[in-house]
Amino acid sequence: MNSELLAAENQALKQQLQSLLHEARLNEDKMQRFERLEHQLIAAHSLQGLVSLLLRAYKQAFAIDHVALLLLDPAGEVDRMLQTETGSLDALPGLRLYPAHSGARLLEAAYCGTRKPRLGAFDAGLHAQLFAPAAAPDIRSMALLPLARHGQLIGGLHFGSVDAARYEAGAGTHLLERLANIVAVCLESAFNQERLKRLGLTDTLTGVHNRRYFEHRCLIEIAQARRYRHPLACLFLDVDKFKSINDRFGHATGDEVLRGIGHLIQGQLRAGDTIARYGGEEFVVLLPQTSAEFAREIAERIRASVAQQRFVAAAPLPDGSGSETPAAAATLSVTASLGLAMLPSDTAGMEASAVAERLVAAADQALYQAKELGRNRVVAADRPASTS
Ligand SMILES: Nc1nc2c(ncn2[C@@H]2O[C@H](COP(=O)(O)OP(=O)(O)OP(=O)(O)O)[C@@H](O)[C@H]2O)c(=O)[nH]1
Repeated sequence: MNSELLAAENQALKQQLQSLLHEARLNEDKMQRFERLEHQLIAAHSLQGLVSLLLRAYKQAFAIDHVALLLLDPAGEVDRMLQTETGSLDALPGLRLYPAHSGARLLEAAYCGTRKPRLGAFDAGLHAQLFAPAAAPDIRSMALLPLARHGQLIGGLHFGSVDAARYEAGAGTHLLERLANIVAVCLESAFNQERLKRLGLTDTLTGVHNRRYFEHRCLIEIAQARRYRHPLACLFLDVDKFKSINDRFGHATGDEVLRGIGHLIQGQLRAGDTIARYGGEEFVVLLPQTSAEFAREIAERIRASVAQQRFVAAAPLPDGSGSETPAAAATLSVTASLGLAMLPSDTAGMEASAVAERLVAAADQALYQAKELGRNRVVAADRPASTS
């Protein structure tokens, strides 16, 4: 072999070595990015934080064209958790919740019954539903990661690429499998965290939110209303002469009435409204993006629905006749008084907590007037909650 040939071979070997080193560096870099994101996933503080991390951070860190997260949600629980946190699922494009068994069937078919990641060509006829409708026309190859806990599918994380060669069938899936396992564990843990949070923020008697939740939500709603200059209405409702209901029909009936009233109020509200039991026989409602006139209308509807409702006493009343036949179940009606206050517009520079205090105090004061004026009525604070 002459020296020229040797030099050329050496040069080729050097280039090979360079490209191997380059690949190793890329892999190392990829590994580091992967591990950084893994740590972020594990550290996510909320379900919403975790979902947006999956949808946004992965997309960015690995330059993935389309990321979709599908979660099976047969009881609508995940939907409620995310609505409570974010107000709307629109804030999480790329997330789809499947309320019915059809979701499980769709995913099982896409994964061909396995729980291993599947890489390969994208076929619009088979896979379009696994991504957002707007993404499907662009996708040429995809990686489908089944998410399962204890062998049960909980959803899927799907990556789509405009490059047909990015996710080739038969390519290694070790990292993706590891990612799917971590995501599934993080999701399950986030669901449990949310369940625990909800337990701490729900009134156990009526099932509506409790005062703690209201106080937290009120600050969020005030911040939103100030930022976007939307009106925000606050209603306070107190059951009239509730003590006499307890006295006449018993505490269990009183409890039933409170549950029923919580339900009636909820029936008059929209998805973004907040209802909470403030304490005792008092409920509070927040109506974002609602004018004073409309808030009054809603308050009036709530008042009327309570007054029209017939509640059944928990136990038949003694009929005093001495007869052996049980007395018919007693029904009773109750009324409620409501106070309404609007968020003032001139709160610049004030702490949200101070604004919340004023708003609540104004609604409570209006409620007091409704009681003074004879109960079973709605009174609006004559001007927005004063900031002085
Ligand atoms: N059954 C039941 N009663 C409750 C609960 N929490 C508070 N109460 C009762 O609610 C009653 C509230 O009575 P008051 O504050 O005197 O007012 P009221 O009788 O509703 O009269 P007005 O508000 O002036 O119309 C008290 O008797 C409390 O014991 C509860 O969780 N269950």
